[in-house]
Amino acid sequence: MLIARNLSVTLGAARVLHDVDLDVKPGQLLHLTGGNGAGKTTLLRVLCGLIASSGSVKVLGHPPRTVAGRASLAFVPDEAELYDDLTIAEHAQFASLAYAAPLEDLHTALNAFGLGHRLDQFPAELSRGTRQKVGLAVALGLKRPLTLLDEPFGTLDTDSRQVLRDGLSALAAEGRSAVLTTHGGELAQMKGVRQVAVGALQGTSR
Ligand SMILES: Nc1ncnc2c1ncn2[C@@H]1O[C@H](COP(=O)(O)OP(=O)(O)OP(=O)(O)O)[C@@H](O)[C@H]1O
Repeated sequence: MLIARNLSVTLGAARVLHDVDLDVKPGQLLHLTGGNGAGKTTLLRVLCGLIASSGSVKVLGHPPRTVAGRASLAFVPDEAELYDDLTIAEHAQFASLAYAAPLEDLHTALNAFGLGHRLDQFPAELSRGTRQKVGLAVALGLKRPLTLLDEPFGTLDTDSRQVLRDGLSALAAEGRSAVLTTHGGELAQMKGVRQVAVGALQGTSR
């Protein structure tokens, strides 16, 4: 599903990633761990093509900065990026059109997060956690082969955390994969989660 080789990134004066290799198989949920500043966010952003890196990343054989690569993945940062002038319903419509994904799947994901009665609201009218749920619902509803989530549990209440775990399990059961970060134990009880420390992926540590 995902094959990354020899990824190295320097940001400012900091060598953040050094010779990182990573493989994610179809149906695998990968929990990326590491302390503050370990490089988790940087690695996710390299995997989805937002940060340039040496080495190579292939999602289903495609580099992430290609049309085919972009079509194969979804990424939600730790604060979901929503469009100020689109309602929740319009976010679903836009994502459905942009990714040729069934609108019904997006609404199913929004309903799972309890957002079905808020479809006419704009991001500015939503709490931080609710905005995050919109971003996560859209990403899960798109059902891309690979879903990348940075600290997705951070602002979620208890029920929503379970909705997210259920959504991830459903993706994995259909052979899709996810890579996500969290500092908490939200994934501890989940079956089939592979845990990897960013530090253990670095060239000198392998
Ligand atoms: N734009 C930047 N310029 C310089 N250094 C940066 C930049 N962005 C990140 N860094 C540095 O890269 C390192 C890794 O940051 P990153 O955000 O990937 O860590 P993280 O593991 O996600 O941390 P956290 O758990 O705190 O979110 C840190 O030392 C950080 O200071």
